[in-house]
Amino acid sequence: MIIGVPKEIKNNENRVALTPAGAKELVKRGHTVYVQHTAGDGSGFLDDVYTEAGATILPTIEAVYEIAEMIMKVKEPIEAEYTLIKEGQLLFTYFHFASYEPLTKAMVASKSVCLAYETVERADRSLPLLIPMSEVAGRMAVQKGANYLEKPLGGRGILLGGVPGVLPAKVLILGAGVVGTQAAWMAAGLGADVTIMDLNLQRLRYLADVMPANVNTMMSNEFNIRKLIQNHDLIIGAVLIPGAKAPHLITRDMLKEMLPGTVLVDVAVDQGGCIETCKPTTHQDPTYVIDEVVHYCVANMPGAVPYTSTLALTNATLPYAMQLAEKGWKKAAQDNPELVPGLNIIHGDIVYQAVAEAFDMDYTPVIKYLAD
Ligand SMILES: NC(=O)C1=CN([C@@H]2O[C@H](COP(=O)(O)OP(=O)(O)OC[C@H]3O[C@@H](n4cnc5c(N)ncnc54)[C@H](O)[C@@H]3O)[C@@H](O)[C@H]2O)C=CC1
Ligand SMILES: CC(=O)C(=O)O
Ligand SMILES: [Mg+2]
Repeated sequence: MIIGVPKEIKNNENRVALTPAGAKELVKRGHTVYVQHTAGDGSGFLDDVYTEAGATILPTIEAVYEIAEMIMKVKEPIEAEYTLIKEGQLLFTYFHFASYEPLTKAMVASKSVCLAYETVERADRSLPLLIPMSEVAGRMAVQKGANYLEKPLGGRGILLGGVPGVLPAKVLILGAGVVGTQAAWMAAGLGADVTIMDLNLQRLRYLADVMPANVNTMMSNEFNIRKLIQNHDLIIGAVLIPGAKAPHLITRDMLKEMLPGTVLVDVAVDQGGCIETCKPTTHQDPTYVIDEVVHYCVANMPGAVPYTSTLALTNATLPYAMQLAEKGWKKAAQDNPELVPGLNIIHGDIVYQAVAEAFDMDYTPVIKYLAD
């Protein structure tokens, strides 16, 4: 198969979808890999290293889209890329369709095949291509939150771990999945007083067993959230309903109940955000303030730590990319059920129900494309 790796063009997105090591594995199996000039620079992988691995460097993004049967990316295509996508081309990347209707409509119109990292799913319901970036973002959420709690950055001016004789900050985490758990470890390690909420009691039981004593668990419901937001300094949004728009657990009216200088980090922003007042921001301009509450809503948090993130992401994606390159998307999905829920849009049909529902668009069961 001919594989193309364009340079990411989202703001401060320094990750790349394939490392030279990954390119070498694909080339060894007889595939052809084209990488856009400087695509790996941000992650520390220079053109020469890709060339040594057997890939070919192309000068422009247009050239990569023109030649490739499968495009491997990190973030969703942005508007400038929409017209480069070809009918029948396989796009293997994060899409987060439910949060952005124009992208969904553009990909339907492109008649490409959109296989979304974030909805590839194992039999145990885990999301193997989301996990590594959720691990990064969960850890970063606490670093960022601690930073924005500083007074000059708009926060309350409270140190996360306190000091002897002064109480630590209170951290509330909504969602006890991968992001939430990683955030809880980091916040607890820094000495904060942490509460983590989820709807899944089994998950809370597990965390209560393994977390340190400064992490408490609590059932997620509106009553409990309204109570805790009144005295928590850092609130991290980390809920997910796979493929769907995130539910708004913190509504506009709740902001006035919070302490001035409270910091909200809505990691779930890529699925629309679980805080009503959340709108996507960039690493260049990451925060804004409403009702004296600081909002941090960067949709590509891992893009700021590309050394860690590119390696973590490609460790997870490469085995699936190999299957897609070897067999094509249809046979690969027929052979590996984990890939089936990754299929979101095929040749103009939305084949992932939650995406169709998000925009009241037509849904086509994916079986239409997988039956022989
Ligand atoms: N902004 C960024 O750069 C990044 C964002 N993310 C996003 O972070 C979000 C969370 O991802 P993961 O932790 O991997 O998902 P996950 O599936 O591991 O965890 C989500 C948790 O939310 C819980 N949940 C669902 N509804 C809830 C409710 N009403 N109240 C409380 N908990 C609820 C689920 O039970 C589950 O435990 C996703 O939207 C993901 O795309 C992930 C990586 C980077
Ligand atoms: C998951 C995601 O959106 C990211 O890593 O940017
Ligand atoms: Mg207030």
